[in-house]
Amino acid sequence: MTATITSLTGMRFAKGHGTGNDFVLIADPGGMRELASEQIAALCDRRRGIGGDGLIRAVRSRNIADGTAILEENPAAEWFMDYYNADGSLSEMCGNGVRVFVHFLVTQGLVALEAGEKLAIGTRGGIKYVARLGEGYQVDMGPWGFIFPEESGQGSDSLVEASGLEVARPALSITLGNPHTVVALADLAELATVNLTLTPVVTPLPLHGTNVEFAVPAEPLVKDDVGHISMRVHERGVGETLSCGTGACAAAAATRFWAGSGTPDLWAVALPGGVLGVRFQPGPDGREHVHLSGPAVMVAEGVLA
Ligand SMILES: N[C@@H](CCC[C@H](N)C(=O)O)C(=O)O
Repeated sequence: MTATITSLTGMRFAKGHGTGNDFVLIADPGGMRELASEQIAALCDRRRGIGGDGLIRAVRSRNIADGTAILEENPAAEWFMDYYNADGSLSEMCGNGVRVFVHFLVTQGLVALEAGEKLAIGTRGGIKYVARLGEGYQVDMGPWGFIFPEESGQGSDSLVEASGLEVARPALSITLGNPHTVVALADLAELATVNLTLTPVVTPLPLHGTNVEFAVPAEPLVKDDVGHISMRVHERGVGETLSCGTGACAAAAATRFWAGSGTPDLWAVALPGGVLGVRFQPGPDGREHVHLSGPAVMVAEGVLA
């Protein structure tokens, strides 16, 4: 381990993943263990650290700076998901991460959650409601929106250049609390040619950068009332990952928008790491909410040497 994590000797950690999107998890109920971005990057290093696409710190909402606002909105949102990308940068939200986060709280005995029950979780992207569902979890991600609302009516609002694609492609930028830019590709052969070891260039780039999804609508798009998409993702602050929950929601929202009326509410999004479910349904606030479902797996627990 590098010098930056020797300062964390004795700290307990866990490792978990959702469809191959993996995270280092730390329980810090009292909010005593704020990590520097160099320490987070060192912990997420796959050769010299534990390895992960991101790091999640579990803190009681009352012990974080903006905790009062969260608890005023919903006093039941006792836990806050403090999420960081592998390079140590902050993100507002992580769809796979919030399922793994709740599974971590449950397996650590920090919360009790029976099948069918839901838990309110504070995030930088607002309060999310996570329900335990069979083998996995379903998350009410709240409403999605366009990042460039004025331009989005044209069907695209930006251009994406990526290694392996000869010309820049039109794309649509969508927020799920965190930013996404979705590009539609023709088929799986084209999806395989995109080289995501290089960061795609997005113009105009959303203010805080963006995650980029390359999505292929299935042929036919709808089978048994379910829309089908395959996708790969380049995550802000990470690189290519095996899966991205908020990215799957953004890809489904963009594809549904492009396909127009008559498309289903339920979508299956196939990623290199597995399949995620995305459902669009009216929320308690009368707006259309996106629900993400998928597995959450704990793989290890340990103590930093
Ligand atoms: N993999 C996550 C998204 C993680 C954050 C992202 N890299 C960002 O910077 O916004 C997911 O499952 O949603």
